[in-house]
Amino acid sequence: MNQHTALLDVRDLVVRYGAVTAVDHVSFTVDAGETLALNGPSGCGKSSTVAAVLQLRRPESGSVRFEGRELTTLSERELRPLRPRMQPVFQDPYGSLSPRHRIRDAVAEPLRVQGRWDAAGPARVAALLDRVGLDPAYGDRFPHELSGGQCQRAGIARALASEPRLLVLDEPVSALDPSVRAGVLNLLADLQDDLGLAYLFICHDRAVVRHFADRAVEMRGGRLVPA
Ligand SMILES: Nc1ncnc2c1ncn2[C@@H]1O[C@H](COP(=O)(O)OP(=O)(O)OP(=O)(O)O)[C@@H](O)[C@H]1O
Repeated sequence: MNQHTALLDVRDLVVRYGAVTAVDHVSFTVDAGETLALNGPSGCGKSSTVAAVLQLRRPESGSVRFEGRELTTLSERELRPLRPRMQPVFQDPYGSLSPRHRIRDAVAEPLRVQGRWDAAGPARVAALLDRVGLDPAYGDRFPHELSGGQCQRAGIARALASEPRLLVLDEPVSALDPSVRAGVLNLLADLQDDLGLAYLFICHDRAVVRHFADRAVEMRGGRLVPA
């Protein structure tokens, strides 16, 4: 008998917007500690897949099992304690941080919301900023006072504050200056080694996929095709 349980197991996922089928019976798995790349041209359904995996948009049908639990049948209330364990990092580094909050508060927010804020909170935030290669003094700044690469690092620190097991990386370096992309990808690789994180890595750049991913699947017109 096969005892293996994937961290994320997506089966026959279907996402529709009215008459448009954006994701058409897509199945894949991501194991603990591995990187699966989901690759494909614009409009093929990558973001819709991400939204359904994160249960930001409920799929039409299909199954999303995370840590052995079926997410599609859970209520919003039942999902709440599981959400910290699967964190998104989006393409637009400024979009994932509120422009009105200092970086320190953005990184602290998950700790506060999850009831984990205590006297050690400020040191925890400083350690998270340091871990992503940002001088903790940057905690005083607002997102617009950081470069795109620094802002993406801050977004990663915020995601790490939730102590996730899976990061859903939706084109995390595509909006960045080519000169800083490698630094952010190296950071993600280091974090994976240190923390055993799994990555679902959405990317349209085949060279990056080849370099960064353990496995890759390719999407066309809402379906998976051989990579
Ligand atoms: N909210 C929506 N309403 C209607 N159609 C949508 C909506 N979101 C996406 N679509 C359609 O679903 C299909 C898949 O879009 P999706 O954004 O998931 O693809 P993608 O591969 O992520 O593209 P991109 O890389 O450009 O973001 C496209 O045909 C798109 O036009």
